[in-house]
Amino acid sequence: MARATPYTIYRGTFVQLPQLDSSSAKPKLARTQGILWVSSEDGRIKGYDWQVNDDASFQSFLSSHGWSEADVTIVQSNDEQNEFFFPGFIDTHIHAPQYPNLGLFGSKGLLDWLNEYTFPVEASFGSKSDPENKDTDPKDTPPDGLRVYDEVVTKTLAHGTTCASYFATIHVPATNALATLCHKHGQRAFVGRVCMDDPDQCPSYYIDQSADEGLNATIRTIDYIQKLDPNGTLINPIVTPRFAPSCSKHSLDGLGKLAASYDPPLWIQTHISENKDEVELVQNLFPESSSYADIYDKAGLLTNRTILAHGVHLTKEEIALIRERGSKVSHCPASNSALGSGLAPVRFMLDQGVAVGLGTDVAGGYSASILEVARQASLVSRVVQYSAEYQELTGDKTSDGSEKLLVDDVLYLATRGGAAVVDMADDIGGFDKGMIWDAQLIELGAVLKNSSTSPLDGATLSRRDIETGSVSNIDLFGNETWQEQIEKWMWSGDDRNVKNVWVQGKLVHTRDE
Ligand SMILES: Nc1nc2[nH]cnc2c(=O)[nH]1
Ligand SMILES: [Zn+2]
Repeated sequence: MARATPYTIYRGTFVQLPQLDSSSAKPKLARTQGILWVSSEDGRIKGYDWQVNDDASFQSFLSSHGWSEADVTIVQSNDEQNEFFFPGFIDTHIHAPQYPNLGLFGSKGLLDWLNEYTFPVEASFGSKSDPENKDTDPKDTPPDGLRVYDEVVTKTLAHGTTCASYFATIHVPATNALATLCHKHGQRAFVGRVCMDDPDQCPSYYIDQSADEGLNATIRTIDYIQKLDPNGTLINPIVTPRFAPSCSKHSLDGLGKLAASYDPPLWIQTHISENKDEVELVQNLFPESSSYADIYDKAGLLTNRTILAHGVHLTKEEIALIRERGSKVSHCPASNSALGSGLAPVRFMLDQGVAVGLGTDVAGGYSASILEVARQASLVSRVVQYSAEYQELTGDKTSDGSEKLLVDDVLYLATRGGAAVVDMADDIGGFDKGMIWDAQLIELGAVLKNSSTSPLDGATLSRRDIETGSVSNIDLFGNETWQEQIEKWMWSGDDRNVKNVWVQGKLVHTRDE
């Protein structure tokens, strides 16, 4: 009888961004062809061999392990369709309950948008889940009303997002249901119950009854998530003060202490310095603090497991403080442009030693795709030099172009950068030995002549098509290097290119054919 192997062997083309020694170093795409094997037990990469790239060497590899093809699972990328394995994307900042508002950001900026669009949709998750606000059992099926959460998780997986850091709402049952759904669909996730208790800043219909009630409710979601996934293999709780303006000092202090009371300390996420009106409001609300970052620091919220979303208008001193504390920044360029928040100084932060990843910030951002955010990051970086604020921050009036984030840079932020931001740089974001197999199989497609078979707009041809002259406009497409193909994917790819997705070595998404 065939012996089932404890490994899945991935065979074909692999593209990734090798790990950099420092955040200011320049990433460079790397492509290898061969095999990589993953343990079915823990979903980790046990080894790879880039010499094994033909049938004969594959057969001798198998026999050297005492395996035959019949007793191993083989997943192969198809060269003729320009397929390759790529690390899964990491969305370091996304609001699951705002998903129904995708594309609605009005014209008046962050603070109005929160009141007009965001708080109403989030508040509705109170009635969508258990109306009695009872805690659910981890084994319970989420209530029907939480179809939105089901949709967010399946949609982000379909876009290749293998790991996401979610803001939920203030509601315990709905937050717990989001964690259950991530677990059920197999997406790696950090799930945070949003804390907001300042009655002067939060709407009366959507607010924690007190700082202590908010803390207790947060503890209930942490307990639930730690019961759901006791080892934190896939799902982890994350302490989530919404942002300084919506929290009392008592609440911020309590949440800092709460995160620190766990061993190891819990992850923390919040917003910082997204919008100029917000920064001014913070100065008025916390006159005793020297800066926005200082408020979080004094509350013990700036740790090496803290994700700070946006950071558009941070000062040099704040960036230095964030670096010193080892806190990370989630860059959300689609949202920053959509809400008119500004242009984040990403290259400057990287050069100062701050780890940066990408966030969709659904639904300040209009898309649940990290690939879309990657191109927005590149676009914003190409114009940031014209901003007086950037020039003042960097003292660099004549740009040398180094602030531009090119394809390799933004794909690094989408994978390795994100991994550092969620404090999992040794585990995810690449294909190093010992890392977890969180990956996607990308198909660029082969033919231009029949667009329905090419999931890449603008098409990428296989060399075979060119050689056989089977298309008429060879001059326009098809002579790309592999790097140029990746470039085309970054600029015009989408979920149609994502054929399969794995998390922790498990297949969690297959594209509908
Ligand atoms: N983009 C964004 N910024 C915020 N600041 C406080 N809350 C939010 C939110 O929901 N979205
Ligand atoms: Zn946000």
